[in-house]
Amino acid sequence: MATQDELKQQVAEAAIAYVKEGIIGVGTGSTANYFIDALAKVKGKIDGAVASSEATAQRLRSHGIPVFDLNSVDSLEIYVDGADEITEHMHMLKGGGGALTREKIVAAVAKKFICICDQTKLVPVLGAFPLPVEVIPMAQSQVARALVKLGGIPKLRDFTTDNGNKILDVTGLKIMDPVALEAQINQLVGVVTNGLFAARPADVLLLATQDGVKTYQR
Ligand SMILES: O=C(CO)[C@H](O)[C@H](O)COP(=O)(O)O
Repeated sequence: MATQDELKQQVAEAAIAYVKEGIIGVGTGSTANYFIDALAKVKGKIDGAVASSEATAQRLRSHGIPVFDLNSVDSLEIYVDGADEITEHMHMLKGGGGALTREKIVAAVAKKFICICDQTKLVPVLGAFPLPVEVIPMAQSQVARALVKLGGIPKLRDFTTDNGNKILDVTGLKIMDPVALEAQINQLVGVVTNGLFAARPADVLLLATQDGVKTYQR
């Protein structure tokens, strides 16, 4: 039986089939790291990558893959990233690694979001994993109070994002309508973004299972 890490590696390698040419968007986390390592083997096919975090940029550079500033790029054919949870509707909950804002920005520019996950990430309803909310530091208490009013239990993460902000990890939310909740939380003054990726769901899910990598299309 494959371990979770082996499944992450298998699905990351399967995503290489979607890498054609040009510049691609690359996510953050352990599954994305396996993807970067696999990408290194075919780096001659692409011009380079846009990174969703400093950690990802560093790993790409360590493999000799050029890293581009998103502002110098009009569009990306694909964005490849993991998720903390994903549903069959391709709605995702992300940000366990704290890179949610840059991930959402890079994903927004990509024509195709390819989500790479092991089988533990596919869930019927989002929300067992705490929802990360990136906040401007001076607003962290007022945003926390507003999240309590929405039924959540926010906990300040001991972490500073690449953007110099803080993260509130929120449990207890009933995520019945991920698109509506994503917008509602983003409306709170002081919120930079939240880890619901529902307004812009994944286009392809590659899911590593004990029976091989399964492909789901939206
Ligand atoms: O959103 C993320 C980082 O901000 C990651 O995609 C998510 O946390 C999944 O991580 P991993 O691949 O390590 O399980």
